[in-house]
Amino acid sequence: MPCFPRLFGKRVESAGRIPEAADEFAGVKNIKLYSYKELRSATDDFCPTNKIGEGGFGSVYKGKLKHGKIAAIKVLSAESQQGVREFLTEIKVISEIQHENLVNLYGCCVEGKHRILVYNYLENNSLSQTLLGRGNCGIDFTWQTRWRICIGIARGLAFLHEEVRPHIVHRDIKASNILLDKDLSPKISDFGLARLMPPNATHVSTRVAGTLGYLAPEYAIRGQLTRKADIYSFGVLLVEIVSGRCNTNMRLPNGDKYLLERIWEYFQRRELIELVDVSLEGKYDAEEACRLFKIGLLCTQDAPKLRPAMSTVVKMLTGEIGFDEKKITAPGLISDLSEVTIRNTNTDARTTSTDKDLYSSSDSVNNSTFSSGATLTFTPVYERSI
Ligand SMILES: Nc1ncnc2c1ncn2[C@@H]1O[C@H](COP(=O)(O)OP(=O)(O)OP(=O)(O)O)[C@@H](O)[C@H]1O
Repeated sequence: MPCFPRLFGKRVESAGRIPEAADEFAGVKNIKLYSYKELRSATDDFCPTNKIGEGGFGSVYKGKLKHGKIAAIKVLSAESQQGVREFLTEIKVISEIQHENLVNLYGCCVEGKHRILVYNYLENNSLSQTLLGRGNCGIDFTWQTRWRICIGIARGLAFLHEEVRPHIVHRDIKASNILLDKDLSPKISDFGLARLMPPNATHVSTRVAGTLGYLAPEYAIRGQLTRKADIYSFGVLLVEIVSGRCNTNMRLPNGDKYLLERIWEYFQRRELIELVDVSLEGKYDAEEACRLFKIGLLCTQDAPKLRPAMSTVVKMLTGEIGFDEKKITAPGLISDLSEVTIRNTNTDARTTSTDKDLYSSSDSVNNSTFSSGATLTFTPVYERSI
């Protein structure tokens, strides 16, 4: 199944035959079906004032269901061919599992051309729009809150990776896919790109999907998917949460643009403390903050086998087990490549751009600031051309 990377929030998708949604839906069990009429009435006929977000998939509305339950109602946009696949993947993956750190899918609507997902409504938006967003979101992300968010995400991922059978690789762990409930407890969302790992498989070869900046190099370059790719993305997210900034910020001077590079540099100089979010005004446990940065580095090491399993990460975060920081090796960085090649499927023209160009395509402090309308149509053929 072709799935494609998002370049700093821009979704990349292929042209190609789309399977009949109805055929694939036949195998799905345990899912509540909502009528289009009910969802229309829940959202006041999808009134723009009820719109709470827009993603690559389509628009998201806040709605009140029949019995008064508040829901987030995600409407697949008619043009999104890739969305049909993601819609089915999301249902297949998440309807079978429940965990306090995963978003809860109430049900869906498949009626005529309508494809809609219905989730529990999460009051405090995503990490990208709050902690990493521009301006004041009104939430006080204290050190304790950040620490709890990190542990919650780690537990959710450990559950997907190690408790669910077959294991699930999320493939798109990033700040905009971490939603916060009213108590700021994190919920991993957006399972549209998730993959079930066949038992005993060492890796699955797949076309690349995800968001550059969070993509593990071995996966971005060779398409070799294992749980370690999620662990890499988690590591990036972890350092973003502690430093309060996005992994890439092209507005900063050279040398400051890429967070992971900075963390590695400051780690070697034993000055990690300098990178803790200044908005905490010094109100944090310095030893703990540096430990979290180091765990972020452990998770993003270039060699996948050196990255710890998520259940180990949970224990490291809580301080239940220690680690030898002398053994931490350099992070894998896609910016190590001097060039990355992308092939445009529609024209089959080949565009070669430097990684700098790719990063620049963001020109944004926040990955999530891209409008989802900015859909690109590239096949993710990343080739080392050095
Ligand atoms: N369950 C939910 N509760 C509250 N708000 C939600 C919920 N799900 C999504 N949203 C809001 O809708 C926005 C869009 O979500 P969506 O998952 O469609 O896209 P995204 O993850 O931001 O982007 P992309 O699809 O490109 O990854 C989110 O950023 C969030 O603000």
